[in-house]
Amino acid sequence: MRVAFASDDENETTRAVVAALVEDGHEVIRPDTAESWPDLGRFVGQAVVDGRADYGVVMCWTGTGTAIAANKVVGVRAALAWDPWIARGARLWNDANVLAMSLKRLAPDVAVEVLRAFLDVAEPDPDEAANIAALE
Ligand SMILES: O=C(CO)[C@H](O)[C@H](O)COP(=O)(O)O
Repeated sequence: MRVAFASDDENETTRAVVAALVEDGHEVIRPDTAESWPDLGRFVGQAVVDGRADYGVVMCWTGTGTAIAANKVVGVRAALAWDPWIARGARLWNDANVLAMSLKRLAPDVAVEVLRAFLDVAEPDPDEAANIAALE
């Protein structure tokens, strides 16, 4: 899949997430320049809404700022997740199209588990279709 990725800082956790995306065969779409977390969140959200990416992943210290910024793009459903169950639920019950994670609070192996749990859900639960449509 094509996954847009942006983070406003780099550490072992962000490097592990990008490495897992590449290892799993995804095309990683990244901004050309380092920007502020609001711009990075919008970049990823816009890439998803424009159809240049299938999903987005945003990271910042907390994950919250980039999630808020991505969610400002109409059509984005960004979810902040910190464990695989939350990430899977975000796809399954909310059809989230952008995953947000904290680069400060998630260990590299946990962030990769969260990422894979998110991307592993191909389709949302059809029982949630009306609720998801009501978000627009
Ligand atoms: O978590 C964040 C936003 O939610 C940022 O990563 C954190 O606030 C640091 O940002 P800056 O480097 O612009 O001070």
